[in-house]
Amino acid sequence: MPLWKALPDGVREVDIIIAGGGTAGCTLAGRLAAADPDLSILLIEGGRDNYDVPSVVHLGLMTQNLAPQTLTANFHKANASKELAGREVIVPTGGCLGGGSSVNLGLYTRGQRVDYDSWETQGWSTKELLPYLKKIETYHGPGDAKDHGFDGPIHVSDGGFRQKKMMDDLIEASGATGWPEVRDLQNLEESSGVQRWLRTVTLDGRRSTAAHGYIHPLLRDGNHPNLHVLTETHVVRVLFDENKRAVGVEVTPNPNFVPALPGGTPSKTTLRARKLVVLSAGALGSAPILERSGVGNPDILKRAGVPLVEALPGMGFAYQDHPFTLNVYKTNFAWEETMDRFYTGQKTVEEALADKDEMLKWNGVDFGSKLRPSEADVERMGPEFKAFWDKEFKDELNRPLMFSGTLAGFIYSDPTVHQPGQYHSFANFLLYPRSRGHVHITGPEVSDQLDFDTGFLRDTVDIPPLVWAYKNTREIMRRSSFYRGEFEPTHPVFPAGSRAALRTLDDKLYKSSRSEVENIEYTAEDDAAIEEFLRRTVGTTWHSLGTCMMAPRDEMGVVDKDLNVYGVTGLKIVDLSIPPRNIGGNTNNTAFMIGEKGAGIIAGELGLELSISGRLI
Ligand SMILES: Cc1cc2nc3c(=O)[nH]c(=O)nc-3n(C[C@H](O)[C@H](O)[C@H](O)COP(=O)(O)OP(=O)(O)OC[C@H]3O[C@@H](n4cnc5c(N)ncnc54)[C@H](O)[C@@H]3O)c2cc1C
Repeated sequence: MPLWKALPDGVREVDIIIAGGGTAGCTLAGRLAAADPDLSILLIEGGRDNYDVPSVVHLGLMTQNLAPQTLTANFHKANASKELAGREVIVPTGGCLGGGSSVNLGLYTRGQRVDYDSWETQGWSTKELLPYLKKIETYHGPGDAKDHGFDGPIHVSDGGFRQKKMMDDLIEASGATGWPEVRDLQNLEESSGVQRWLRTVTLDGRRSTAAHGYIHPLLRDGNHPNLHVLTETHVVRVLFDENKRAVGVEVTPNPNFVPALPGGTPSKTTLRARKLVVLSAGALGSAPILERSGVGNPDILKRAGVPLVEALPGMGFAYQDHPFTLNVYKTNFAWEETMDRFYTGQKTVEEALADKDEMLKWNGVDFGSKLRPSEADVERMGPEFKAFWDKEFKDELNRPLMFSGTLAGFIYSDPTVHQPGQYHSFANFLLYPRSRGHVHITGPEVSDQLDFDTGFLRDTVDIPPLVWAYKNTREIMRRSSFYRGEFEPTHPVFPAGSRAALRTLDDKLYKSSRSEVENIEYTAEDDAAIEEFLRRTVGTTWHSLGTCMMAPRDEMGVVDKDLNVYGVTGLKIVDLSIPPRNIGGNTNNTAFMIGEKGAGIIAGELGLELSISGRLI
């Protein structure tokens, strides 16, 4: 089984090296290795194997991947930001085989038709990408068969577990607020409504990661000695020959996995690629590798002490994510009805596994939505936002503004504020923020701190929609029959006497009929309190993208339509670094699609036939 932690001599030179074994990297490596058993592929992943890691295979344990001591995620500390009350936001990304697909919340969310069309790149229209979107999945959800795939490596289902009572209740509550249920919000066309959300899990509730779908079957079937996976190893930089052709990479052991034994500093090794080097290290990984290799903005490289190979000013520029905000509500749920036993550590992993706890199959997210505001709501959001709306959204009915969804429990970073009880959290993230950040190196080594700026809330046009989302989701929650008030530490501090004041309700005070609930009226001071809360709390949706844009070179582009890095040869980028514009949903599906499309492009260049079927082997 060619999964290595240290490479034997025979595989120090291969046909294709792929740097980064995350969602897109695994997809690409699996497809190419399966297409031609004579094509040798080396996939290099900085983190560990993911095959039987409990927090990976059981979605219910997902928050464990975000604990600081975990070895399944990478944590990127952003610069302190005055727009975020001086905070240094931490942005985690996947840090083991499978990347984000191994550690994420598992929400199955596709982009919108308008998204890929808006990239305005030949070969990347939604119509041309639909076959790749279908190849990814074995879909077990509702909707029209023409929109989905049924034989791909990644399973999409409800995993055999839902909290139906809670989900039905929220769907009725959102209906009473004016948001209808849509059967399939993931058909690329629907853009406003709520859905019984699906996840990337098998029917029996095991997480369907990119590695479990595209890599492990090949490593285990005995027919693919051409696929090599090197884990626990960092790619430092790409090596070029005198003609600026990528000929290999320099790697070094990931210090998190090096035992403290006698010996010197771990060495750097050169691995060679005969045909191609591909970077798939994600939006916070690929741009730094390229800058360490001498490709990027000359001033930034000079400051970092890296000799210039090719000037590309767009490198690391235009970082995007989806700014995320969350509010926790009190409920009258019983202990066994929420995820709080996992979220707050009341039940150990060992106990959950020994009990075969059904909630291990769950991510707590049964209710989600993509929402467009009414014109009256847009007016209320002020002239600056209205001008943005009129330009980008008004006539583009396919473009939603906000994702809103619930998590069945207490999701909050500060455990000390927790009080006994059962909770429910409402999350909102803005789908097309106008703010941009950046990521750059400050030195030549992987260990050098990144200059990372999320850009969150820098552009004031991003504030009114998040204020709107807070009010909107509070109204939905107030109409659910389990709502018993707001959990204060996770809500704005409204001025004394405000009609928007937070409340705690006991069963007697709760109004049993949804129609009795009247919308809260917010004053300008209340809106200011919500904005202050946003600046104190907004963080990442873990959807980093856009740092190596697929765009014309003179428009800050880094790769062309075939994912070639401008100005050098033999080097492509295949991951979420390349989207030039954001997408209307969670990003993992788009990363899979980029992996599939990248495989199609490379196979075409190598003269290989890729089947249109999703079957891997
Ligand atoms: C906590 C979390 C929750 C999320 N929830 C969802 C969700 O519910 N639904 C959804 O659709 N999306 C979700 N996402 C986002 C989604 O998982 C990512 O957008 C997606 O994984 C990005 O794919 P990628 O291939 O571009 O990069 P990644 O999947 O991040 O893969 C990059 C890989 O490269 C490796 N790497 C980086 N640098 C190096 C180096 N120098 N050398 C070697 N290896 C390196 C990393 O370890 C990583 O494994 C979530 C992400 C996270 C982190």
